Amino acid sequence: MSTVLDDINAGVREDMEARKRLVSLAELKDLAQAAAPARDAWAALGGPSASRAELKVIAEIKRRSPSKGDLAAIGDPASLARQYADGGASVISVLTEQRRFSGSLADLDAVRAAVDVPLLRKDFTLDEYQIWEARAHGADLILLIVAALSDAQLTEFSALSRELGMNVLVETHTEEEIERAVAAQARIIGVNVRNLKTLDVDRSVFASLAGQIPAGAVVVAESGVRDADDVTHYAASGANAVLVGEALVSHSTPRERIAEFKAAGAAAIAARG
Ligand SMILES: O=C(O)c1ccccc1NCC(=O)[C@H](O)[C@H](O)COP(=O)(O)O
Repeated sequence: MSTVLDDINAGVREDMEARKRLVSLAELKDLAQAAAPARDAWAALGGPSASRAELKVIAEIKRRSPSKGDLAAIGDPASLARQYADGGASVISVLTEQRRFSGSLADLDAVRAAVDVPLLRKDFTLDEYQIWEARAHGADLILLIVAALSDAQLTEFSALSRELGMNVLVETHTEEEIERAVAAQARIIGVNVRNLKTLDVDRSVFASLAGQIPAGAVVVAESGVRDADDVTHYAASGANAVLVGEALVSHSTPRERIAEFKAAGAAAIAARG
């Protein structure tokens, strides 16, 4: 029986094949090579250990989702991105998947033109074409979901991203997936607490898995942040960063919300010593 992830990936492949007919890989490579150099998302997320006293926020631009349906209309993603940057987001995540999340590469272009912070192209990466595409459209970081990829793809896609100057957020859900991420030499590792089979969010999963991630990696808690208490929970359990979508796009003052999350996270990190 196919899973939600299988269904999403099938649509992603179809849409990508359509884009390939419009822009060849050779053309994309030229565009990527002409793009301004990638920003250092690893440093922005506190990669060097000296800057880990802060809780970093990856603020997501997300219109809809398979689990919740419509979240926010977001007519002007550039304006939302500026609010995120003003609030102190370290990275802005732009969901570019069209069918389930109503995102697009045009969103990525608009956000790139509006802010200077590193950008995550948040999509279901299945093919090197998407990595060249991410770079050509100004992304600095891409997402690789361990559950969707073979070990060979994880290694190959990570290497290509590095060659293009980008970093990789490697997303995991289980201890076995963390082992695979580590074997692929991931240094920014996310634990997504949204189960990709049921779409249920279980925040306790983060605390049970974060300790398996080796020291030195940036640990990102993904999904399920509703308020500052959730940020405190993730930071107290070992998160260096949180990736937040719904709680920001559905809030009237996302800038203040990010500042509040950062303060809660810094306090929890200080308390954990
Ligand atoms: O959000 C979903 O429903 C979803 C379903 C299937 C695959 C991925 C999905 N979301 C992608 C994400 O990882 C989240 O957008 C991200 O972690 C932010 O989550 P949240 O703060 O809970 O909106």
